[in-house]
This record gives sequence, C-alpha cells and structure tokens, in this order.
Amino acid sequence: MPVYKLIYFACKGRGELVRLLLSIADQEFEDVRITEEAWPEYKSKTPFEQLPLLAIDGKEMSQSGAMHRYLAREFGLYGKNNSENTQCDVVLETVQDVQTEFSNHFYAFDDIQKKEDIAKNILENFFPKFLKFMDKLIKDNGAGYLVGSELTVADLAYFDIQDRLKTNIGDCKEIENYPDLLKLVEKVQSIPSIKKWLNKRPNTDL
Ligand SMILES: N[C@@H](CCC(=O)N[C@@H](CS)C(=O)NCC(=O)O)C(=O)O
Repeated sequence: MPVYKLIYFACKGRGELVRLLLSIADQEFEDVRITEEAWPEYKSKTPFEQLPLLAIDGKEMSQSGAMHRYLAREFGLYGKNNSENTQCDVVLETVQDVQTEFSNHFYAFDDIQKKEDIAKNILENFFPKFLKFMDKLIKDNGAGYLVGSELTVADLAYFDIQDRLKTNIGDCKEIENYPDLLKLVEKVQSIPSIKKWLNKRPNTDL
C-alpha cells in the first residue's frame, strides 16, 4: 500500500479535499501542517513556493487539482467513462473558481473594505450562482449525486466547499433553498469513513 503524506497549512483550504479523498478510501496518511512561523523557510524548498504538496511513497506532487484527479482515479471516484470524468472535471473546476474567491478574501488582510466587499460578493452573488449551477447538475443527473449513479470526487468537492463557506466567509441563506444539495451533504457526512475523519480532524475555521 502506498505511503501518503499531505503537506499543507494548519487549515482546511486547498488541502481538505485531499484529506477527504484519502479518508473515504480508508488510506492512512501523514497530515503535516506547516505553521506560519515555519513557512518562510519551508517555502523555498517547495517547487512553486506554494502548498499543498502530496508525497506518495516519497515522490512529491504539487497542484491540488492534480492531486484530486490522481486520488479520484486511484480510488474509483472519478466516474465510469470519459463523459463522467469530464462532468467531474466541470464540478472540480467550478469549485476551484469558488476557492479562488475564498483565497482572494483570505489574502485581503490589510484592506478591511476590500475584504468586506469580496465577502459580500461571494455571499450575495458568487455562491448563489454556484448553488444554482450545482442544483441544476444534481437535478439533471437525477440519481442524488452530481455525476453518475455513485458518489464521486465531484460530490466530495461540493461537500468540502459548502462546509467551509460559513467559517471562511459567512452565512449564505440560499443554501436552504436547495433540498437536493442538502441531502447530498447529509449523505456524504454519514459515510462511516468520512464521519470518522470529520470527528477526528483538527477544528479550524479556515
Ligand atoms: N494552484 C495551486 C495554488 C496553491 C496555493 O495558492 N497555495 C497557497 C495556499 S492555498 C499558498 O501556498 N500560499 C502561501 C504563499 O503563497 O506563500 C494549487 O491548487 O495547489
């Protein structure tokens, strides 16, 4: 069995979907969390001066999107054919767009007005648009999942980003208007291996 080590910061962010994928597949992994103090020195040792990095048997991979797809393929969570793989990609790319908005919000530390404007835009415009799109996907698919007839990385990606919205940005009441998406969230968090990870993961806001 491969030895997995995820190197990221002490938060969920771009690392959490990797942790969810490893957890759902019951894969042990070393969850290395680089502190703010250690980061300046560590940064220069990374290929692109960024995290996350995923080491598989000691070989390091960068880019969270590549990790998601690699693990999804390894664990049979990437759909059953080219069309489903691509539908998973559509969700993953859309979630990355939301993540970019979250990152813009996070990095606006020194400009309170800018931070507030970004949060307002996410809660009132960007996330509602995202929910509408996800709801269309789950309805059109008609099987209670975003893609195909079984759980995929797309469902985990949706679960993760909505899970982080409240503590990263704030409340988006629109979520309550989407029962199919609410059911999906319940389904994901009731999977025993996911439940186990959610109960044991460090409690962080971001
Ligand atoms: N495209 C990259 C982006 C990685 C990225 O933006 N990492 C941020 C944290 S989420 C980072 O390392 N920031 C610290 C820095 O740039 O010093 C990925 O998806 O892995």
